[in-house]
Amino acid sequence: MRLIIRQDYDQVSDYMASYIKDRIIEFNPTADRPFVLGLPTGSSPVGVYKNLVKYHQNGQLSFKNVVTFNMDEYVGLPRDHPESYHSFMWHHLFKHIDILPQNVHILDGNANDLEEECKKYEEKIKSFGGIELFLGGIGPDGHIAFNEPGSSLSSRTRVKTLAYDTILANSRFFDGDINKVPRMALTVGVGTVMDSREVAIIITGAHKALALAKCIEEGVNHMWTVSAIQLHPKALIVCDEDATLELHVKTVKYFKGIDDAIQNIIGRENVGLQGNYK
Ligand SMILES: N[C@@H]1[C@@H](O)[C@H](O)[C@@H](COP(=O)(O)O)O[C@@H]1O
Repeated sequence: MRLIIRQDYDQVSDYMASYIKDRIIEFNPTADRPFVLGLPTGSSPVGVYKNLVKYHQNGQLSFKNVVTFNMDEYVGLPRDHPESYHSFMWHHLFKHIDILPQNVHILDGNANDLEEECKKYEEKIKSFGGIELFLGGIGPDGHIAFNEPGSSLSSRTRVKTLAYDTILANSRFFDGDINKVPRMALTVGVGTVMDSREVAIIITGAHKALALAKCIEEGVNHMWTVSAIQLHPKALIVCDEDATLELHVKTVKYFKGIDDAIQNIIGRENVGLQGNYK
């Protein structure tokens, strides 16, 4: 696993967006062999999406042959509700790029049969040969997608009841009113994320410092579901300085040392190539 530490949210976003751009370009996707990208919502990826939109607008990146699968969606929230993850994704990314609408996949939290919807989602991912790169954020309790503490680390896409902490954290999007936050969501499982060929996680802010420490300095633990990435052969975390507050100095120095060494080998401008270094 690699940990990349950058000064702040903007630098984290620049790094991650550039990394994803280079990954897509290197892959050289075609209609028959699309790049399959897993995507999150939340405040963590907003800066990344802004950069991806810029890359597209200045002609550096096309999404014509990119297929996306979003991580999760609330249950029972109308699709056009401003806080649905459908609305979020179209607002922040999809409407600004050349992705084909049929290549966008987001779970339907209003499906008549939610379990069937989850099953179909897993099948759809398989039909594309799996996910090439899953981008993610985490909750302050270390959850990935909506895999709340205690979720099985081999879980698949399913219906989840949200933890109180998550309802509280997400109430900021619902006028600060916890009663307006949906109680359930559909989410890909930890196993679904871990099956992707690469996992890239954004962690920023002091409120996520404990989760980062649990994720990389302690063992794999279902109470901090993102810690499952320790078992992934190709995992990347990009965090800001604030998120490192609970890490040992030794850990920070170790990862910064590796980052410096790689930068010296390949040159600062080729961040994307770093995907070849673990
Ligand atoms: N289901 C989402 C997660 O996928 C996301 O990572 C988390 C953190 O959100 P933020 O990036 O706003 O801190 O929020 C929600 O719980």
